[in-house]
Amino acid sequence: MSTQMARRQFSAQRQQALNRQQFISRRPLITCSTSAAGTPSTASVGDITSVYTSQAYSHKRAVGPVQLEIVPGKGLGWRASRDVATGELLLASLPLVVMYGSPGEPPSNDDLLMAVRQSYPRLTKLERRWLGLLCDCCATTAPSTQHGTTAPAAAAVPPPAAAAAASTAASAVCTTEGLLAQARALLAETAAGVAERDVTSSSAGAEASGGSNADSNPAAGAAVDAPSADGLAPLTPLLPLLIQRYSYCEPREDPAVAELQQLPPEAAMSPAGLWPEAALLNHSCCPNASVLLVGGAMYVRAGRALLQGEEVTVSYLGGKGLFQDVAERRRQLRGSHGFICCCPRCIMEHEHFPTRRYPELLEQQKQQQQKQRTRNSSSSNSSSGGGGGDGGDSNQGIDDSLLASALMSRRGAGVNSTAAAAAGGGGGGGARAKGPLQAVLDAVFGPGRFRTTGLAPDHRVLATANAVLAAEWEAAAHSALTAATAPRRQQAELLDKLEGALGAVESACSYLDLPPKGRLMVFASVYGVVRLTCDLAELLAMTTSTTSTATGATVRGNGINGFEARGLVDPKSDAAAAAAAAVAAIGGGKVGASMVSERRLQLLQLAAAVTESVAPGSDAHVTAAVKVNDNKLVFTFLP
Ligand SMILES: C[S@@+](CC[C@H](N)C(=O)[O-])C[C@H]1O[C@@H](n2cnc3c(N)ncnc32)[C@H](O)[C@@H]1O
Repeated sequence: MSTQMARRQFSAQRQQALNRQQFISRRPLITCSTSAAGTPSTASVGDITSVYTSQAYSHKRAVGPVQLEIVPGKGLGWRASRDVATGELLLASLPLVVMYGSPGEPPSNDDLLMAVRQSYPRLTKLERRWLGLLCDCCATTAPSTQHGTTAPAAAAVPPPAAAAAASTAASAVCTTEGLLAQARALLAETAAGVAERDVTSSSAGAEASGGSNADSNPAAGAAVDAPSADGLAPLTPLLPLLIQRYSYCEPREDPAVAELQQLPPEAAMSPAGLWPEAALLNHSCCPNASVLLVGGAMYVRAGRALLQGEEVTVSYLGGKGLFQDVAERRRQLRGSHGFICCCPRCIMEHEHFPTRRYPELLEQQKQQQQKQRTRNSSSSNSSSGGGGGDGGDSNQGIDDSLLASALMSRRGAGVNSTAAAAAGGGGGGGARAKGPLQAVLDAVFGPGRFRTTGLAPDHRVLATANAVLAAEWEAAAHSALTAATAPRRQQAELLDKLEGALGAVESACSYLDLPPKGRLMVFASVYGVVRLTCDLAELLAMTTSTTSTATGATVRGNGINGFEARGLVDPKSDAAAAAAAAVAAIGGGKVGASMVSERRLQLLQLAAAVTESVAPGSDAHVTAAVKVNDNKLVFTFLP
């Protein structure tokens, strides 16, 4: 890239930073409420400027109100050691290695691998032990040896390519308890200031003094302790996995923060690196903490209020990753990090929307079922009564017994027995296993009244909504927004369709009896629909004058109008009161306009609540919060 281009790029970035700085200093961060004992109370976090420029960013390691523990199914992880308020600093981590790419293009894993090799001689003893520990973690918790896995998903992951090498390379037999002890020892030493800088002046050989890495903890970094001409050599086979698993990169550091911190411009250029303490944070698709890189240091803050003992989680998915459905999120995480996510949101969606399961899992389940069937049929000689037919689970390998068990547990145990009774009544096909969903329908509505082919329509809702959004609506929105003729009509039509899709999602949630938080997470999975609806409603509200009664009525009569009634938004909350006030102010008494405005505010509120539930601390979250705040709405955290 030419110097001139680079300079132009930088000045554009700088301008953006300045704009954002202005933006930042004017705006409140997030006005949030906690719901202690069910009573919402509003607690302002402060403004963004003070958060970003806070004294806390002094580029020193720090461990806040969190402690490292074993998290079942995930290895190590951080938990809150006391109740934590939104915005509190949880971790400040300095990198073992950090490097910068060009804007939007962080260095690759290979680049990082090279950087680790090159900078190893300059690491302190403590830093080398961290590296050794992370290697041991890789070897110990590589999928093939992963222990304590509560989530079926994690166990089903085939090992990433590097893992095989990793497990053979790890001669040290570590347990998760052992790793925890090592990590805690390292943290304690850091805190006690034991870690004085010990830059090895000469290269590798100097540290062959085996004890160097083992002084205070004989178990720590076993591989690093091995006498070797190059202390790194024993770790080498594990490094690719280590990088895949523990490195963090960003398309670019926040230029506004860099500016505020008076950092050199490179500080805002797509960093990638290894931050040891933060590397032990686990992922969630509804994270509760957010990561901020400032001048190479990583700061982790609580994105919402945390309860003591709650696991601190961040999102490994960049950009809009959190606003995709479970299949897509899992596919991405599997590709980038080699694991199948088993966070509460994935489990919830996995349970309730079986078509969105990770395809490999479906395949596995299918095989298991197949085996089970073969076993059954060979043991109960020829009682099957004829192959397949319309029995529940023949479609696309969907295991609807999982769905059924969810439904059964939700609809009460009684259903089970009624269903069993109903199963016999449908006409003489023998003891053919009826799809459990069919059994539920029979039990609820009477035998044979409604037939399923084993696939509930709600299974399809997320998939359809996202597919249609991607394929048609984005384009339709573009054309509606740029149309030379009758743009309003096109917009209104599109809005109708979007409302219909949101209505379908909402009824699927109602059908599945999802609790409010579950609903918000499902809406997050079709956030594109929510956002587009919101934008269009907003646009229509802006362009709607006194004559828009018809549009207002359409909007009002459709879809999800009435989220409050369904429990998504607390009708008694400050938000509802503020919404009413804002509606009165904006609507100006004109029925149509007021309806559109009301709808627009409802949608805004929904968008904010959705981002609140899955992405606190993200850009989307701040934007939604700011918009909602602009409309004098205070949105509340759900319990
Ligand atoms: C950056 S490490 C986090 C620390 C890790 N728990 C450890 O003990 O080393 C990422 C690894 O943690 C596990 N992990 C993190 N989040 C997870 C999640 N939501 N579901 C399943 N496994 C997860 C996976 O094994 C993943 O490769």
